[in-house]
Amino acid sequence: MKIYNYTDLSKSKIEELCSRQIEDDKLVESRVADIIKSVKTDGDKALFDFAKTFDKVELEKLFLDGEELKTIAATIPAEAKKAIDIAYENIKNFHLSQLNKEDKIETMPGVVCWRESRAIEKVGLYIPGGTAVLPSTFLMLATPARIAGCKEIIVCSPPQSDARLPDGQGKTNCYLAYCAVLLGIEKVFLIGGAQAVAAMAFGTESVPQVYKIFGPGNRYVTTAKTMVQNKVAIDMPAGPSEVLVIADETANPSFIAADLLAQAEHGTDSQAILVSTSNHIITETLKEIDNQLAILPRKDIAAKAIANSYAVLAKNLDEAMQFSNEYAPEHLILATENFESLIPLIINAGSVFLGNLTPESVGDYASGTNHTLPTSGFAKAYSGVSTDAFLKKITFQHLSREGLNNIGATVEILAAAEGLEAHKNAVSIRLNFESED
Ligand SMILES: NC(=O)c1ccc[n+]([C@@H]2O[C@H](COP(=O)([O-])OP(=O)(O)OC[C@H]3O[C@@H](n4cnc5c(N)ncnc54)[C@H](O)[C@@H]3O)[C@@H](O)[C@H]2O)c1
Ligand SMILES: N[C@H](CO)Cc1c[nH]c[nH+]1
Ligand SMILES: [Zn+2]
Repeated sequence: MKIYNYTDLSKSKIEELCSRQIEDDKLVESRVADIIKSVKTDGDKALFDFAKTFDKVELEKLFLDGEELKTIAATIPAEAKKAIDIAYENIKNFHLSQLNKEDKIETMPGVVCWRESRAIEKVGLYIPGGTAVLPSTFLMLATPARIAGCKEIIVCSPPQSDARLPDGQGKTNCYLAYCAVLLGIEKVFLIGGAQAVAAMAFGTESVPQVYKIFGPGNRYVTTAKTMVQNKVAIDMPAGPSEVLVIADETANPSFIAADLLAQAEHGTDSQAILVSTSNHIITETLKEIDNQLAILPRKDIAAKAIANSYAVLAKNLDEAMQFSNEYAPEHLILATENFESLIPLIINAGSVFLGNLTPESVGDYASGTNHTLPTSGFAKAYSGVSTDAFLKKITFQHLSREGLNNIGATVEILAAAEGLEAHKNAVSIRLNFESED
């Protein structure tokens, strides 16, 4: 892992470090464009073919139905079932707390405005399943979708080869199947990658077209989501995982190393960044990373991600926060004694973990916050998934005669200023109308 001195970093070098430029996006973009085109042209046939090409799975059918999901879910170990139930309760309670009734506002006497929420009727949820199947993402997406009241919830997740599944599980794992049963999802499409995004964006013979696609994924998934935005809404670019740890001299190097490795093990293109005011903490953390890496089952993946990552030595916590805000991490961990004082300085981050006892893993699975979060710097403009993301806010206004008399001239003048006479007339005609009553 390279170590940089913040004071030595030029503006362009900081921009380069924050760009996360790891692999050639052009190659991914051209491949994804071809995949989208094939799905649009060949529909289901393309989905069967891509399952074979990319997932090495020969599918008889593109989905698992409710009965099949129940059968697979029944094989879940009791302890895992209980853990999913607990995580679900926390996620549900936190996302329920986001629902808020809004009051009507009388902007001027006789002019009343308000907003009402309506659920997006058809949503598509993508559950990653390449290097790891993520049933936790199922909870993160389907729970707010249910709370919002979405009528049609389409779920896609890559088919799993039998090699990856204990006996008797067909094409997905019991944890994901149990989440489907828990959330009342009666069909899971066994489709992954860019092709899943294309299928939900354009529809195929089997996959219904949706109005908004949610969910994290690798570069193929995220590039595809970005590419179909002229056809369907998306939640945000939620690509390869990132964590940035800000550590002062009170931090524990073994905790920091564990947090960096937790995100590094997601994929070779994960980012695990350490920004510290203490050179000693950086040195000790790097030693700890080596110790912990050695015993990780996914050490090859994590090692590559660590090699693509870096540490920054900052003169003080202000410099550390400046770098973090420029990087705009998906996950920000404040491993500092006085983290409260840093909270107001946070401008750009997806989700924040405070203090030495709050590992990022708790947000990944069960604290209640949503782990579908903006990456690649998009935390500068996007929030993570929330219940609101599944709702549309429709605005309403009503004028009484008093309201029309109060606001009419203002609107006539503005319409005239824009040379839009018909706009002006729509008000004048009402102002001049003498009703019989
Ligand atoms: N930002 C977030 O909120 C968030 C949350 C969870 C996970 N993640 C990230 O999601 C990603 C999950 O990635 P994953 O790969 O494990 O699963 P994935 O489901 O995102 O992607 C797997 C699919 O990619 C396709 N694919 C694989 N290689 C391909 C190739 N060469 N060309 C075309 N398509 C190909 C296959 O169809 C496969 O089914 C990780 O990077 C993880 O860090 C992000
Ligand atoms: N850290 C991931 C988001 O980048 C979420 C996750 C799911 N399972 C484990 N981790
Ligand atoms: Zn994670």
